Amino acid sequence: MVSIVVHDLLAAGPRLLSSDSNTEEPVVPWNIDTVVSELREARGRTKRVIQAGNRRAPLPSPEKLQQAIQGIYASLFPRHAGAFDHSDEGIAFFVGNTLNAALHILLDQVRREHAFVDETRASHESSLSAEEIVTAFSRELPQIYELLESDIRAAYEGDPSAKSTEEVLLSFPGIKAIVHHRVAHALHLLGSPVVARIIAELAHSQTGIDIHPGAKIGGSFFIDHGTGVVIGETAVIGQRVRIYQAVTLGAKRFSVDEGGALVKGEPRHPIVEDDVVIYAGATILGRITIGRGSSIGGNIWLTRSVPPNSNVVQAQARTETFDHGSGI
Ligand SMILES: CC(=O)OC[C@H](N)C(=O)O
Repeated sequence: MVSIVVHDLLAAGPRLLSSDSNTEEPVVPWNIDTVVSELREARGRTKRVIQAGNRRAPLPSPEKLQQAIQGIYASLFPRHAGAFDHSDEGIAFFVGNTLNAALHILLDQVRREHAFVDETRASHESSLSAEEIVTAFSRELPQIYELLESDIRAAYEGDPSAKSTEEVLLSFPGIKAIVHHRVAHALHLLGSPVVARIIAELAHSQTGIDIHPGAKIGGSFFIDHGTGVVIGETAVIGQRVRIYQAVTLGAKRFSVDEGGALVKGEPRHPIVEDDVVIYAGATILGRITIGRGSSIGGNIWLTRSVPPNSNVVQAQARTETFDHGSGI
């Protein structure tokens, strides 16, 4: 291993140095052996649930799950995903091939999750095998498709800027987020919560919309714009709910057990009943209920339940002078 002093490295600029111009072997300025051994020591110093050396099975892969979700999307919406033969046979052929490939990837990822859970000796949330989970998931696809069709209609009917349902499906971030969510939620319930969480995070990173796979969301759901939306694990959302960017359906406090450890999975996020609209930036916290038909205004901070048909609005803004910074 060649070691190079820092001033040599700086003098070289962005080029990698070669200590011997006759040799073809690429020379790197860092000392990889040192970094590898220091990283190993750092891993040894940290307290981990899994001891180094115990882990054998490969972990679930976000890249593979991205491929799986693309295949699932293509199977649900073949025309939008590039199927070129639109005859019944052509679509069936496209869907069969695409879905089969996607389900195989998914199966491998669910197996990886189960192997990883077994290694950590945590209890499985589900008694189903990976094969049973993916098979059951495949049978839920028609129902997921119908829910997504209702979401696409809700976006088209709820947004004057939407000129067609094709535009909605191909370009709206709220639709991308709910496609991922409905797939992730099914896998979460069937017993693959880590795979589900990775799928949710793929949508989060692509859209800025963070929906935990545990959240229960009814049909005709529309998130407009979406950036900064957060929907927590135990949130329950009814039918025909519309929300705007930067809305949070979050927890207010975390319970702890006698040992001071956080209690996991406790209901702690809001219940939003049917036909509610929540405008941009509203923060709704705790296991409270927003009654059906309510409107929650922008930037509201809400930690108490409101009855059906409430209109919750912010205190009125006042005018101020901005001379010499006053009022800021
Ligand atoms: C959305 C939210 O409340 O996040 C806080 C924490 N992650 C939880 O699940 O409670």
